[in-house]
Amino acid sequence: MRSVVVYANQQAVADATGARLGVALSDVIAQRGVAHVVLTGGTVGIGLLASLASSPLVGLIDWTSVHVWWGDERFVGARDADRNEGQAQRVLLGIVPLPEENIHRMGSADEFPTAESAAAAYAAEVAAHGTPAWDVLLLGVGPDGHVASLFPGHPVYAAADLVEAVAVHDSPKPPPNRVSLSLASINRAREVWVVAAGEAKAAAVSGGLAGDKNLPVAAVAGTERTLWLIDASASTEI
Ligand SMILES: O=C1O[C@H](COP(=O)(O)O)[C@@H](O)[C@H](O)[C@H]1O
Repeated sequence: MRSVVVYANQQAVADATGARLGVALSDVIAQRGVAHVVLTGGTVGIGLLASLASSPLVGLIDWTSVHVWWGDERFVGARDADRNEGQAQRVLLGIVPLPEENIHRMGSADEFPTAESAAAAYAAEVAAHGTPAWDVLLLGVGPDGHVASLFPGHPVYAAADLVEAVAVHDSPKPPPNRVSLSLASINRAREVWVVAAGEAKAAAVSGGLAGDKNLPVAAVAGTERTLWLIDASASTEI
């Protein structure tokens, strides 16, 4: 099932999605005992975590039952400001009582010689946890229609279907070296939530919803539900 929800502006998308995530995590834990959430970087992706951190909902979640994963990561030094995990750590993960062993970071350039070795290690980490069907998987969208670090026309996007995680080089958006979940891994999620705000995302949103095969964002779907959580500016071309 696919639904599109349009909010007034970027902050409203972040606030509503942060609250939605808090409720979803509590529900999943009540139903299944453990929740696997996949985070995204980007403006809305980090904004919604900050919003959840300042919501009363944050205190209702049993964080010891939450496992946190990433859809993609920039393959740079561990302390680089570009790291998606560092940004998430600052706004939410470092504030809530989340056990360190439940935080599944993609490897940095300080720990691994190549993005390939970091991707292989991440695939092994996913396998070691039973290759979970992600309960909620968040995805930002680039103006070019990329999701995670799967970019339109990039050779890795076309080839990345049979593995869990891939190394990406020559990313059109800096930094050039990245690690990403594959489309197959993304589409194992029970719920995929695509978040986008701003006029720059309008073409990617309309192309994605129309099923433009050139756009990675058009190829993502949850097995139970796909939610597009966007603001009015990003919805102008639908
Ligand atoms: O590089 C990335 O970009 C996308 C979208 O970011 P945004 O700032 O345009 O919202 C993000 O989803 C991805 O995780 C990140 O690595």
